[in-house]
Amino acid sequence: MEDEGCSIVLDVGSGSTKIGYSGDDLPLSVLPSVIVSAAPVSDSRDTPSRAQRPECRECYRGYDSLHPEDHATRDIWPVQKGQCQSTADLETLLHNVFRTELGSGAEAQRPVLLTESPSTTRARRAEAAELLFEGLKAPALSMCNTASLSLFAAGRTRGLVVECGAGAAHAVPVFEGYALAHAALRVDAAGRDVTLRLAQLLQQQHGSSGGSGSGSGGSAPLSLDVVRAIKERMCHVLPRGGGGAAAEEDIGAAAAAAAADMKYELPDGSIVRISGECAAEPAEVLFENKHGRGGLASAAAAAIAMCDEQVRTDLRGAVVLSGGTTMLPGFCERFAQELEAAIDGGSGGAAPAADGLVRRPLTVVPHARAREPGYTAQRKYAAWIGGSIVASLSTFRLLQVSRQEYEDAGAGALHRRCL
Ligand SMILES: Nc1ncnc2c1ncn2[C@@H]1O[C@H](COP(=O)(O)OP(=O)(O)OP(=O)(O)O)[C@@H](O)[C@H]1O
Repeated sequence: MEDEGCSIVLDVGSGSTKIGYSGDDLPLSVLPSVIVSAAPVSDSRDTPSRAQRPECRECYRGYDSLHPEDHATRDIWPVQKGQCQSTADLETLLHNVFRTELGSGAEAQRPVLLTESPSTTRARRAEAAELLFEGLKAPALSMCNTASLSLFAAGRTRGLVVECGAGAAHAVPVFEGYALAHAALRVDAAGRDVTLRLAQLLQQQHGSSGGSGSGSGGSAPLSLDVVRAIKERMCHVLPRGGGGAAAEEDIGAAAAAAAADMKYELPDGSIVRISGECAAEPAEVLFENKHGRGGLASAAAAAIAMCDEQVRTDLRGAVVLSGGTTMLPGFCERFAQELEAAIDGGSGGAAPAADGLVRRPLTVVPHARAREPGYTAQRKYAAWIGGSIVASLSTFRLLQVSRQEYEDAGAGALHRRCL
C-alpha cells in the first residue's frame, strides 16, 4: 500500500529487527539485531524505493549464533533476552537500519510505531522515546506491547499471548487490547537455548561443535549460525510423553519430511547427519522445569490463574502463539497438551468449576489441524503484523505522541498513551 500518510513499524527483537510500513502484510526487511564492526549489517548499498522491493527480505544471522563464552567477538547485540542492554548501541543499530532500509529522505521521516517487550520498564520506555525523538528525529511516536499486537494479528482483542522468540519468552494476558502487566510472566528459555542445546548434542555425537564433514561428520566446527539453520530445517517438538508411532504421526507433515531425510548439506557440499535425538531433544528446553520454575506452558497456566475468573474464560478461549520459535513443527500440539495438563488437572478448564459453571474449553491458536484463517505462518512476525494493522487504523493518531507533545510533557505523554 503506497500511502503518503503511512507510518514506520519497527520491531527490534533479541535476534532480528523487523522494519516496514503500516498497512503492509509483511515487514519490508528482517535484519539481524547486530552491530558488526567488520562488515555492513545489511547487503543493501543503495536503497531502492519501497515499490521496487515489495517482498519481505530476510537477512538473518541469528542472535542464536552469539556464543555464551565468546567474549572475543566484536559484534554487539544491543537487545538481549528481550531487553535493551545499551541505548547507545541501540541507537547505532537503528541508525544503520534506517539508513540502509529507508534511506535518508522522506521515507525515514514518518511517525514510528515501536513495539516494546512485555517486560519493559517505564525507564526503558523513556530511553527509547528519547532515542527515537532526539536520535532519529521521528516526527511522532507510538509504543505498543508486542503481546497486544500479536493478538491483533490473530484477529482478537482478548486472549493469552504466548510469545517465544530468540532470547526470551512471555505469557501475557490481554484484555480489550491492553496487556495485563500484573499477570505477564517471562521465561528465560527461547530459540537460542534450543540452538545451543542442538550444538551441544552435535558436539557429543560428532566430536566437534557440530561435527561437519562428509559422511558421518568430521572435525571442523560448525558455527552456531549453521546450527540455527539446521534447527530451523530439521528440528521438531515431540508430543508430551515422547516418541512412539502415534507420536510420529502427530509431529506433522513438515517434521515427518525432516525425519525421513536426516542429512543436512552444508554450503561446501559436506553432509551433517542429524540423529532422531538431535532433531527432537533440543526443543525440550522450552518445556522443562528448571530450578523449580516451569517451562512455557507452566508460565501460561500461571498467568491465566493470576487473572479474574471472568477474564480467565476469555483467556482460555484464545491462547495465541507468536514468535519464530513457535514455528517448530509440533510446537502447537505439544504446547496445547502441556497447557491442558497444567490447567485444572487436564480438563483444560472445561470441567465444572466450584460454582457449577462449565468454563470455556482451551483453544490454542493456531490449532494444529484446524488452521486459523490468516494466522499460521504469520505468527513468526505477529507483533510486526499487528503493528502494521494498528498503525493503519484511523484511530492510530490517538496512540501517537507528537514531537511537540514530547518536548512539552516528556515521556509521561507516552506512558499515558501506549498500548
Ligand atoms: N521455521 C523455524 N523453525 C524453528 N525456529 C525458527 C524458525 N524460524 C525462526 N525460528 C527461530 O525463532 C527465533 C527468532 O524469533 P523472533 O524473530 O520471534 O525473535 P526476536 O524477536 O528476534 O527475539 P525476542 O522476541 O526473543 O526478543 C530464532 O531463534 C530462530 O532460530
